Amino acid sequence: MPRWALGRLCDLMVEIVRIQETDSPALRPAAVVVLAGDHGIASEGVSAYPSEITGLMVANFLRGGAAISLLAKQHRLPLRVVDMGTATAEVVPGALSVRLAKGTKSFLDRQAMSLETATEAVAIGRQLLDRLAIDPGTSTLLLGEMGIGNTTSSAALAALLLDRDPADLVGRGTLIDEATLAKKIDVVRRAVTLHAQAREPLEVLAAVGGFELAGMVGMMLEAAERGRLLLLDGFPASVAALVASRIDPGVRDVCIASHRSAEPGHDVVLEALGLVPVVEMRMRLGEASGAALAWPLLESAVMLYREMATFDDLAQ
Ligand SMILES: O=C(O)c1ccc[n+]([C@@H]2O[C@H](COP(=O)([O-])O)[C@@H](O)[C@H]2O)c1
Ligand SMILES: Cc1cc2nc[nH]c2cc1C
Repeated sequence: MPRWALGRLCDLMVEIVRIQETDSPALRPAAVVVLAGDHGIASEGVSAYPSEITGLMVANFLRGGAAISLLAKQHRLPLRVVDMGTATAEVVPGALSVRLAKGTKSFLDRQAMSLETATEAVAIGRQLLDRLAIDPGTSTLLLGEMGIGNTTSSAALAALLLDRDPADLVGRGTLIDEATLAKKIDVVRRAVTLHAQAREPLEVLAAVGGFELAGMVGMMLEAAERGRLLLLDGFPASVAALVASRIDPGVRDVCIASHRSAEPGHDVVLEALGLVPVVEMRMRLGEASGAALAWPLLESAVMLYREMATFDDLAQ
C-alpha cells in the first residue's frame, strides 16, 4: 500500500506488535472483564441513578441483557464479571464475588476506604487473571467497570493525581442535570481539599477511589507484568490505568484506549497517559462497551498486518 495508507490502523498494527513483541501478533484468546463496586459518595446525590442499580446490572450482565453481554456475544468473547464490593444483598450466580464491603464510604466525611483495604483490593485484582479461569494464553483483556457514583470518584482521583481543576474533569456521568453537575463539581472540589495530603497512588486510591477501580489497578499491574494487551474502556477505566501507571509506568505501555467517552475528564486523562482513542462514539456507558465496540477494528489491524501482500510478495 502507499505509505501509512491505512492511517490509524497502521498505528494500531505498530502498537500491537510492540506490546506483543512479535511479528505475528494475535489478539485471541481474549476476554472481557467487568469489575463492579458501589460508592458511598453516591449518597451525595451526584448520579442520576441509585446504588441499587450496580447490583442489578451485575445480574443483567450475566443474564445476557446488557450492552456488554450482547457485544461480547457478537464477537465471541468470554465475559467475566467480578463483584469487588457492591451494595447488593445477594451474591449473583456466575459472578466472582470478592466483596471487600457493601460499597465504599463517602469520601466527603473520611477516606473512601482504609489504606489496608485499598492495598487488599489491588492485591485481589492482581489475582483475578488466575481466579477468573481466563485462558492462561490470553493475549488481550477488554477492561470495563460498573459502579453508580464512580465518575465522581474517578474525577476526584484524576484531580488529585494530575493537579487539575475538578471543573475540567467532572461530567454528566449517567446524565445528571445542570444543577446536579454544579453540585458534583463542588463535591469533587471539597474532596480534593479534604484529601490534599494524599500523594502516593495507593493513598489517593484509599482517599477517593472505589473497590472496582482498585481491583482494575491490580489487574492492570499483573497484566502488564505478563505482557498482556489491555484494551481500556471509558473514563473510570482510564483513571484506573493512570493510577496503575503511577505505580508501574510499564502499565501505560500495554494499554490501548478503545474510545473517547463523552466525559470531559476522559480526554484529559488519555492525554496525560499519551493515549489516542481508536473511536469516538460519544458513548458514556461503561461496562467495557467501548472496548468491545473497538475490538473489530483491532482484529482488522492484526489480520491486515499478518496477511496483506507487500511489493516484495508481488515481485515473486
Ligand atoms: O465509561 C465512561 O466513560 C462512563 C461515563 C459515564 C458513566 N459511566 C457508567 O455509569 C456509571 C457511573 O456514572 P455516575 O453518574 O453514577 O457516576 C458507572 O456504572 C459507569 O460504568 C461510564
Ligand atoms: C442502567 C445502567 C447501566 C450501566 N452500565 C454501566 N453503568 C451503568 C449505569 C446505569 C444506570
